[in-house]
Amino acid sequence: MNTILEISNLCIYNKKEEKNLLENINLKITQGEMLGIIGESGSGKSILCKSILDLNPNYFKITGNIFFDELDILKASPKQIQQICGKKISMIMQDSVNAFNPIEKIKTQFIESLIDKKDLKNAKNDSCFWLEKVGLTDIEKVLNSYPFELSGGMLQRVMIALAFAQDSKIIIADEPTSSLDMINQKEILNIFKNLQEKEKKTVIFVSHDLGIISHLANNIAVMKKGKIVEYNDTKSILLNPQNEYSKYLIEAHKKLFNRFNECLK
Ligand SMILES: Nc1ncnc2c1ncn2[C@@H]1O[C@H](COP(=O)(O)OP(=O)(O)OP(=O)(O)O)[C@@H](O)[C@H]1O
Repeated sequence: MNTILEISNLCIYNKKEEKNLLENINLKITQGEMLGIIGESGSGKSILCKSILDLNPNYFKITGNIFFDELDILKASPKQIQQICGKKISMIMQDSVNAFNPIEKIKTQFIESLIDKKDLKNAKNDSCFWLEKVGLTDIEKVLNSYPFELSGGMLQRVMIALAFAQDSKIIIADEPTSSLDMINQKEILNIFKNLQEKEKKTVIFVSHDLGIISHLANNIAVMKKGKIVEYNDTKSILLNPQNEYSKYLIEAHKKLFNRFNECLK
């Protein structure tokens, strides 16, 4: 299997607070893999994802290597990063509200980020296709809205649709469904599952929810306090966890699930 992204010895140090945020992260992601990243709040999942597109603040000292298509992202120029961002690697952020330009209509932002790859007609068609696919209705109205005219859940779905429409080599999804209701969450998780199984899309999927991660991921990295404490294929982690924190996560999930089943009896 081809390695598409390789992270080695990645460390992040916050110079302002003189604090290590990530320590010695090593990950190898192959073409068509869905990597699930799980871990407690503040364990470093988001800054790890952001470092792949060099989106962290400049008061972070970042060392190590992140290789994508033979380019070391940590040594790349802003222009090289710009050529990758949204074109070869798409990112769905946790906080979609801040990811959109507040003074541009959704339509403009969609078309602008697709037009490098597709002609105008295809860009428009793809926008409509994916906006519908993520469960939005009245697509014309959505496209003609400014970000502040849409709810948080709608904006999140717009961002997910944009990442799918960009048709990039890797999608990084940082808790993409956390602001969505159950029905929309399920629809979107099904799209991720289909993209991975049928189109062999490479995805890095971050979630707090072990149920979601185990449903989607081929491999799982468990994070705690800025470190990867366990990294293995999904089956091995679920059936034979080695790390105490992984064991705790699995037990906690089982308890919740048992309680849910009890209630249904
Ligand atoms: N811009 C920033 N400036 C300073 N510290 C930051 C910044 N972003 C994140 N951190 C710190 O880095 C650590 C990891 O944060 P991160 O957001 O990656 O955690 P996370 O695992 O994604 O948490 P959550 O699940 O709650 O989203 C935390 O201690 C956080 O306070």
